[in-house]
Amino acid sequence: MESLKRPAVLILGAGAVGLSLAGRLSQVATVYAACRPVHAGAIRDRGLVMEGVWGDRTVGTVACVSGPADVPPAVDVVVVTAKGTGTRAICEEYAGVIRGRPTASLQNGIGNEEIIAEYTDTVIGGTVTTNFSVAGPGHVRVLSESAPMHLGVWSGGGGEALGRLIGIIRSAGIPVEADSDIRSGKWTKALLNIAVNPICALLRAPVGAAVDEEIREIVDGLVRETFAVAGAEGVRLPWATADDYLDYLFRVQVPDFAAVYPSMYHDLRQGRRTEIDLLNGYIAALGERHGIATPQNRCIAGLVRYAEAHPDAR
Ligand SMILES: NC(=O)C1=CN([C@@H]2O[C@H](COP(=O)(O)OP(=O)(O)OC[C@H]3O[C@@H](n4cnc5c(N)ncnc54)[C@H](O)[C@@H]3O)[C@@H](O)[C@H]2O)C=CC1
Ligand SMILES: CC(C)(CO)C(=O)C(=O)O
Repeated sequence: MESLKRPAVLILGAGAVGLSLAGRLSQVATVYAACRPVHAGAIRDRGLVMEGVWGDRTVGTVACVSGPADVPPAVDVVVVTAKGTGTRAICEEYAGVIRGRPTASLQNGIGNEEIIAEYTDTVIGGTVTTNFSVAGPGHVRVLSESAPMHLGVWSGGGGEALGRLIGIIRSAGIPVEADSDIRSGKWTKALLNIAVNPICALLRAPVGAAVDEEIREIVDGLVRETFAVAGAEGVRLPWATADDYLDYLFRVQVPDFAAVYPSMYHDLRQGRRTEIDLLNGYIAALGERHGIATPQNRCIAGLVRYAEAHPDAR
């Protein structure tokens, strides 16, 4: 007989993505969210406020946790939604909770799953191609969605855990697909972030800025270099050539996100370290290892690092 127990999900690093996910999943699961005190206080006082394409509602059932001691043993699955710059720290903090539990990443960039795999046997890789932002304490906005979430087994015999997690997410009404090659899936999603995140962060512009003729030329270069490096790494992307992806980027993704600001924009504005080293910086470093020139990615990564370090440049 099927268990009627309500699944329990722990979200680690709940900000724009994690709180939005917590709000939706709490319709079908018991949700614990490890978030900062400013969010936890507001959520305890008046619930989590959500607006946008995932629905306008105030959710009173998200339980905020401030450390591993607050997490009950009933948790079935962990989802990491901290920025990639904080993956190791949050895994260290919650190591006792993660150990032995299936743990998924919905983060951008390359390298997070590898870190999580140091803490548990069963890792689920994931991508989310939706725009989320924090509007205030315990208040999130979900502004546009371009593709279903992708989830796939990264390591360990996670087939059953993957099926359960997909079931929870789908029953909450979030579009989600199983991905049989999630390593390529992460690169596929990273293409979009490599193409638009640093440009929008540096220019303080929404994603639609990419259609400007001069900006488009830079985007072209970033994507072509990434394709060359992906080829050398043996990553199979869903597009045969950089031109095929650029066509999809400008026909589908840029229009879908034209009016919104990517996550790196918010990081720079708020003086936080960005995920540049998991995106363009990663491509530049890998390019060097393979003897592939990546001047555009190197250049944009350098500009972002400069802006991170100089408040007057952001
Ligand atoms: N914002 C977006 O539209 C999208 C973001 N992503 C990716 O999802 C990930 C999360 O992005 P966002 O939600 O935008 O970032 P965010 O910065 O809004 O949220 C992360 C939250 O985790 C918190 N956090 C980090 N370490 C913590 C700890 N030890 N304890 C408690 N809280 C902790 C941070 O303070 C922050 O509030 C990133 O990898 C991002 O690139 C992916 C798709 C879309
Ligand atoms: C898809 C996009 C651009 C949505 O905001 C994103 O992944 C990000 O902001 O990092």
